[in-house]
Amino acid sequence: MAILEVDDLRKEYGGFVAVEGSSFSIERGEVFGVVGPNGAGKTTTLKMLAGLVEPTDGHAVVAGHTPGEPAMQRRLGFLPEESPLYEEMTAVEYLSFFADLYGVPDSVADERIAASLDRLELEHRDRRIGNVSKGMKRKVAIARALVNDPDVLIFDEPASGLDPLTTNYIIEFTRELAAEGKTVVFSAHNLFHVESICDRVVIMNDGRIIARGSVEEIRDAHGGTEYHVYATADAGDGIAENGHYRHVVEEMAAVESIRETVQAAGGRVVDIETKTPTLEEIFLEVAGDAAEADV
Ligand SMILES: Nc1ncnc2c1ncn2[C@@H]1O[C@H](COP(=O)(O)OP(=O)(O)OP(=O)(O)O)[C@@H](O)[C@H]1O
Repeated sequence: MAILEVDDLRKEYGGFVAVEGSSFSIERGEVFGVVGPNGAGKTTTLKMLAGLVEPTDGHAVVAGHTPGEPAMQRRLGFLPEESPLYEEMTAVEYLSFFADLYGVPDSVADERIAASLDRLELEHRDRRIGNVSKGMKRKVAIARALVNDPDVLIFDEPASGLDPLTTNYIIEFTRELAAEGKTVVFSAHNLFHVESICDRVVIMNDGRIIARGSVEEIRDAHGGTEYHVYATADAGDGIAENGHYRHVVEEMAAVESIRETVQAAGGRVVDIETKTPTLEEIFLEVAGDAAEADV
């Protein structure tokens, strides 16, 4: 059963439409990616799900509640894109403070905070937050989103602007949270990470969803796999390159027919490469098509 349902969400700021006609549903335990360029409407979408921005139209249901209701808030962990922390506090003080706000009993909170910080491998827990690195601050912000042991996690660009090691760590941690049964919705620019951990994604552009599905489904719908067949002879539409002919086809059957044609011409196939477009390449193609349709 879907834990999160979004039906025709729309957000206008003044006369400007930031999100329009957004509908999707997310199953419990899924990792769901919201992808798109700057200004696509990702943050606005996530904030509407978290109850921080009121939709102009449409509605969302998260864990059986309308976003913003206290009962939903208890089941939600939100990691904002920019998460200002109380720099004077240590990580433990800060997290205890938020556990208190959520009404988590002290004994449970102490254990939960220590467990989160252990898992996130946070060092210098007793240093003031103002004096720790950017990556560590992000880890504290993530631990804050977990302090109420939520079912649904909404992470806005969880690893943006961090070094590759911390980024990988955070992405891996996100994957583990989903494996434990939490539902994770997150936005990201780095499509490589989206591709590596998301069960399904929506691609947004100019406030609208322009593609949706698993990365596999989106790939099949937008180009799919290509085979590059390198041969010593031209099968008809080969591209001459470095003393060989490269033939680009999309079906295995076409690969076979190139092989036969090349052999009939006295040549042979020397290599076949399978090219799978990355989500990044698909995204550029889909966003380009959407921009053309607008003209
Ligand atoms: N409070 C606001 N008032 C007016 N316009 C806003 C407001 N918040 C966002 N917008 C505009 O709405 C559009 C969508 O913004 P949003 O932050 O949701 O995009 P995004 O996909 O998250 O982008 P980024 O990757 O840059 O964070 C942008 O054009 C932005 O300028």
